[in-house]
Amino acid sequence: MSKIIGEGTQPLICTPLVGRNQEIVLAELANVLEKKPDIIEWRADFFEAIANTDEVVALANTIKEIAGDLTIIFTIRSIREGGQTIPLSDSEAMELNAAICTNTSVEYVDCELSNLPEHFQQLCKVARENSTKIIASFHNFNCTPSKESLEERFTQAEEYGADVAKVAVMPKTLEDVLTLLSATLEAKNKLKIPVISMSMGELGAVTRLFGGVFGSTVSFAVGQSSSAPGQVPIEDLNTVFHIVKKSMGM
Ligand SMILES: O=C1C[C@@](O)(C(=O)O)C[C@@H](O)[C@@H]1O
Repeated sequence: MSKIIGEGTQPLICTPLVGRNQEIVLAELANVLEKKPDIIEWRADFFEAIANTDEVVALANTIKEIAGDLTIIFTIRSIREGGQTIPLSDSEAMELNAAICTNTSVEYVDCELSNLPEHFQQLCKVARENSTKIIASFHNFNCTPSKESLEERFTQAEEYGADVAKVAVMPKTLEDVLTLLSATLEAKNKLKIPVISMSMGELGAVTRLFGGVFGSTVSFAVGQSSSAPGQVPIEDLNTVFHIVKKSMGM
């Protein structure tokens, strides 16, 4: 059975695939499977053939088939939120997300909150009809907005009808890291849907290791390649999660 985000006491470990073609993606997949993550995120914005819907759908199905019981997240990260430059407009990217919901058994599709609300809600509708879940995400690679602003992003995700709310921001100080953790705890207590959060970069790495204590349900870790600054190797996360479980019971 594939794991569901928000279930269980420990955060799930997700590792990204960032290959630019099928051969590289599948080689990465074979490599990361040995490290036994809970979730694989396919960052399709790195994929050169992203404009070819049939090719993307076929590769998503192959990843799912090879990954077996592992949960899959399909993500097109936009350039404005730290992703790659892609030859698709926002609405074309949404159509591709919808095609993934309709034509694959990928469990989760990531959708940025910065999309038009009507596009976001249309995708949620298609996702629901196909039993796919939507992760509503917000990223800021430059700074950490105020705690109130982060809380608004979490709340907005729930209001938009997403199944999971995710916030990733860049700290400049340790106070920023605390802001992210504090907003995460608040959201965990307030929201009905699970939350994922991280403070990026070296300063924020502590949130990838201990964010679960404050309510984050997934930690993104390096299997083969990193998809954002500050991600730690899966092996290190396993060690830390083991210690947290032993000492805190979670
Ligand atoms: O949203 C996220 C989180 C992330 O940016 C990180 O900081 O680990 C990595 C991305 O691949 C993923 O889609």
